Formats: sequence, structure tokens, C-alpha cells
Amino acid sequence: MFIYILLVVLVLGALGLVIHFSLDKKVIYKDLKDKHVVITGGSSGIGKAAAVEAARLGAHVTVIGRDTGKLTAAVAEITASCRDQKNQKVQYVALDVTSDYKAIEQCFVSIEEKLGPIFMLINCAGMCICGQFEKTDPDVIKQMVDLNYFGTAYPTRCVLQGMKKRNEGLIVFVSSEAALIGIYGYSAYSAGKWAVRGLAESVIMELVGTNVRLTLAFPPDTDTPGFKNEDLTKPEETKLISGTAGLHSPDDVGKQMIHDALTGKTYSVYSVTGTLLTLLFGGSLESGMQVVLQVLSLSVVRIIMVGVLLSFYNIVRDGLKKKNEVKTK
Ligand SMILES: NC(=O)C1=CN([C@@H]2O[C@H](COP(=O)(O)OP(=O)(O)OC[C@H]3O[C@@H](n4cnc5c(N)ncnc54)[C@H](OP(=O)(O)O)[C@@H]3O)[C@@H](O)[C@H]2O)C=CC1
Ligand SMILES: CCCCCCCCCCCCCCCC(=O)[C@@H](N)CO
Repeated sequence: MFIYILLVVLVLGALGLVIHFSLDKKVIYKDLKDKHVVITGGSSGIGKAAAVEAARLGAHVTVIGRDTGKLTAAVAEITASCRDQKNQKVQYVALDVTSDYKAIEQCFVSIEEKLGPIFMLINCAGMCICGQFEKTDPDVIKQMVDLNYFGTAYPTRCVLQGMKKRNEGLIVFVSSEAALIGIYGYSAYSAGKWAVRGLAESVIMELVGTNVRLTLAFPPDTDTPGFKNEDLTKPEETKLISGTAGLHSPDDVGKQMIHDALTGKTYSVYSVTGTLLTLLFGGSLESGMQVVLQVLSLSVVRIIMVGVLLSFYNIVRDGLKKKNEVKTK
């Protein structure tokens, strides 16, 4: 028995060490002094909170969105958070990130002309409209992939070459916990967020040998204007299921997102459910320690997950029962 345990410990230890020494070293930044940070969706919710934190850490900030009223108000708030009011610059650029590639590229060229090479790009523009798939307007299905996937893929393509050339840079993709598990009512939405996850894990492998890093964020429900809006039409089943992960504050999520990127984390998670879901379904080699934890816990976490999934299916069945009762009355 003792020999068996010793053997398992040795094998796992060796696995952890091999992974540790095979990975590119972590690039860690203490702050963002004089760095140019660009945040799509930086005029509201999580993106605005991330912009405020970047300003606190000394960055020059560009926020991107469509509504100039919201952008102007956000610029005032971000400017007030700058730690060096005299030297830090904050600007907004009105751009629809679902535009065609050429328009986005031109915009990124002019952003860099104004505030310098982009050190960090946070792709936070996104939206969610809930509902059963067959009841979702086909235009909305397309709009969500345009925004949640292409709205991240195109800006990222614009900055990658420059970052690789300068051999420094940070990119953040804002996915969702709904990209780790399929959920009733998130059908049209989650597809774009899963795509973002696929893109992230492939691009991460393409960054090998460079000092450019990509962080994939998996927020749970977060109390933002976007969330309040999506909640208006959210089916009860979706509320009950996604409520499992709790409701989080945009300030906490935005702040942690920045710090996870600065400390070289591959995944940025904000809840226990996020930690468990990335343990189960995450594909990247975050660290030797994480892989060892995965090996040790997978079967137990999988069993818990099956229980959780069954309870989610029950929520849907209960909903169906209630709807049928209403119909027959
Ligand atoms: N809140 C939540 O519960 C969760 C959110 N997320 C993700 O986090 C991100 C931020 O969400 P949240 O803070 O709630 O969202 P908000 O709705 O509060 O903010 C969205 C931001 O994106 C901008 N935006 C929307 N569409 C476009 C567009 N076509 N082009 C450029 N900018 C655009 C908005 O500005 P404007 O409208 O002026 O263009 C706004 O600045 C999204 O990607 C969302 O999917 C993930 C998990 C949970
Ligand atoms: C052992 C494993 C246990 C796992 C528990 C699973 C819990 C699932 C919770 C999923 C929450 C999804 C929130 C998505 C929010 C979102 O993206 C929207 N609000 C968009 O704005």
C-alpha cells in the first residue's frame, strides 16, 4: 500500500515537473505604467471596470463602443481613476466591432497612431439574448456570433502581428462559463462563446516561443447593464441554472481579469463553479500543478458534474410540467 502511494506521488510529481519545465516561462507585469490598453466594450459593465483598473495601474486607455454618450461618460470615469492625472491619456473610439475586417483594421491603425503601440487588448464587447433556439430570431442568432466571435477574432487579428514583432503584449478574450457547459436558453449565445474558447486555445499554441500571452476569461452572471437587459427576457429555467454560479460584481470581475492577465494566467475564473468547470473541460496546460490536480480529481468532479447536470435537466422538466399545467387549465 505504502509503495503504491509512493509510486503515485512520484509519477504525479514527475508529471508536474515535466510540464512545469516544458512550458514557456510566465511573463509577469506589476503594473501598466505608460502601456497602451485597448478595451472593446469598455463603456459599460465588465469592460468599463477593467478600464478603470487599467487606469489605476498607470495605463493609457482606449475604450471602444458604439454609443458616444456612453463612451464620453466612461472616459470621464476612467480619467478620474488615473493615478497620474497629468500624463495618462484616455480616449474613446466609436467603432462597431461587427464591421468588416478592413474597417476594423483601419480603426486600429489610427488608435495606435494616437496613443502608441497596443500593449494589451481586452475583447469585452459582447451581448446575450436568451431563449429557446427555435424561438430565437434568425437575425439575432447571426448577430450574436458576429459580435461574440468575430467581434473578438477580428480585433485580435489586427494586433497579433505587431505584438509578436515587439515580442510583448497581452490579449484577453471574454468568454463565459456558458462556454464550458450547455445551458437551456443560452443556445444561440453560447455558440459564439465556445468559438471564442476554441480560438483562444489555438492562438495560445501559436504564441509558443514569444512573450505575447493570451488570457481566456470565463465570467459567471455579473451584475451589469447588459445582464439587467438579458434578464428581462430570460426563461425561468435559465435563471435557475445559471444562478448556480451566483451573481458577481463587475468591479470584482473586471479587476481580477486585469490581474490574471498581468500575472500570466491562461484562464481567468471568478467562481467555484468556474474553477471546477475549467478543471473538467479546460484544454490548455495552465501549470504543472493544475494538471496534477486534474489527474487526481477528474473522476470525483465528473461524478459531481453528472449529479449537477441531472438536477439541471430536472429544472427543465419542472418548467415543462408547469407550462403544461397552465395550458390544460
Ligand atoms: N454580465 C454577465 O453576466 C456576463 C457577461 N459576459 C460577457 O462579458 C462581456 C461584457 O458584458 P457586460 O459587461 O455584461 O456587457 P454590457 O452590455 O454592460 O456592455 C457591453 C459593452 O459592449 C459594447 N458593445 C456592444 N456591442 C458592440 C459592438 N457591436 N461594437 C462595439 N462595442 C459594442 C457596449 O457599448 P455600445 O452598446 O455603445 O456599443 C458596451 O460597452 C460580454 O462579452 C459578455 O458576453 C460573460 C459572462 C457573464
Ligand atoms: C462539478 C462541477 C459543478 C459545475 C456546476 C455548473 C454550474 C453552471 C453554471 C453556469 C453559469 C453560466 C453563467 C453564464 C453567464 C453569461 O454568460 C450570461 N449572463 C451572459 O451575459
